[in-house]
Amino acid sequence: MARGASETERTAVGWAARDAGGHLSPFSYTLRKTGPEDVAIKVLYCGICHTDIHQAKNHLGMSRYPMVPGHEVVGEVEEVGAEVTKFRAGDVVGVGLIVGCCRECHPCKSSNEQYCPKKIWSYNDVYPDGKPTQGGFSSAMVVDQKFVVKIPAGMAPEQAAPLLCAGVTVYSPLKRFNLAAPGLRGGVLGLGGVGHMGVKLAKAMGHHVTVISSSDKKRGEAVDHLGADAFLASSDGAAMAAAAGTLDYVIDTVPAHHPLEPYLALLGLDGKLIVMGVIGQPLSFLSPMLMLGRKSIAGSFVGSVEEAEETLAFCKDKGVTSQIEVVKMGYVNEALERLERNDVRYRFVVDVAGSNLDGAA
Ligand SMILES: NC(=O)C1=CN([C@@H]2O[C@H](COP(=O)(O)OP(=O)(O)OC[C@H]3O[C@@H](n4cnc5c(N)ncnc54)[C@H](OP(=O)(O)O)[C@@H]3O)[C@@H](O)[C@H]2O)C=CC1
Ligand SMILES: O=C/C=C/c1ccc(O)c(O)c1
Ligand SMILES: [Zn+2]
Ligand SMILES: [Zn+2]
Repeated sequence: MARGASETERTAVGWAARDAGGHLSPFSYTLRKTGPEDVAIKVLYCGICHTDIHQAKNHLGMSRYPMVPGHEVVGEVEEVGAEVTKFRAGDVVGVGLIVGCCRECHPCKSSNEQYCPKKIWSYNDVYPDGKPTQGGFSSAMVVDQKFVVKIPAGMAPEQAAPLLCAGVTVYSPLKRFNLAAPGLRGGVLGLGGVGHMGVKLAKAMGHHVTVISSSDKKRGEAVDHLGADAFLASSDGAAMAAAAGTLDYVIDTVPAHHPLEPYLALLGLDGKLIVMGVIGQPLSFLSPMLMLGRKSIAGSFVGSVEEAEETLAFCKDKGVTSQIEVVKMGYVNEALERLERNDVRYRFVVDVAGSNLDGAA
């Protein structure tokens, strides 16, 4: 199909969680008709982010079911609405965590639409008409063109998927907090999906990168395969003490409650601890840990559409790729379990179009 909105709602088959057990199974639902500004997408690949576990398992107490997760979506355009100018049928495109915003508030007007108070999440949310949003572990999505990006020519679609959340999530704060200049000394706490993109992007920006990990297990991989310059096991008190005051920033990707002080101690003057993990319990620190060094703790939430485009272009230009394990949808529950027990190097990507979505592996 090409330009011109189809007159009918179409059926999509996704894999949905039905309750906080978080087990995904086939689920059919209707997509809205392709509106004038809409892009109808056949999903090719979708990355699995730890947020998908938080949401499917209701870690934040705000989950709605049935829920089709997935927000690192790469697909092929099947049809575009009459007003769509950026895309045409056959384009390979990406969609991330956000699929709607008000377009009128300060964040929206300043290309920070991910901070719009009326933003619409790609799943576990509702459109203004009350229809639930559903994510990328599905045969298809219909998305407003504003929230769709082009995948650069020559970039493998499965490689691109993790850039749409993990990649932009580290690119955005490095840029916004003026931490993109070469020569900086950065730390990445937690070497998972977001963390490994942190190492790769920071290295491509010319930083000296230290991985801070919960054990020694990933030392070899971090240094030999990902190109980290140094590695600290957070359990090694002597090594942590020796590194005190040496870093300009730490990107903290830990998805569970943890102390902040060991990582604040690694920062030098004006250092920034950028908290990325979604943690439903209060984190704490002693105020002198910030004051004695003029340090700050900041948060950051994915990135804007513009920043997603920049991340893709930056990765293409610098030859940055994600390190992924591609799986079929029939394996998605095992993949979620393995992700939860820290057993993936470093992102699962589901081959959605190559899977039998009706249930077989
Ligand atoms: N702010 C935002 O916009 C975004 C937030 N997120 C959030 O960031 C977090 C990380 O996501 P993602 O990278 O996909 O997750 P992963 O599970 O892929 O990686 C997290 C890493 O943190 C470490 N870790 C895991 N559990 C613990 C623990 N209990 N204590 C200490 N360290 C731990 C592990 O690294 P190691 O083995 O090195 O210790 C692990 O590989 C999640 O909470 C996710 O929801 C994700 C994307 C965007
Ligand atoms: O994967 C991206 C999502 C990040 C996220 C940040 C904050 C929050 O409350 C979430 O539910 C998810
Ligand atoms: Zn994510
Ligand atoms: Zn807005």
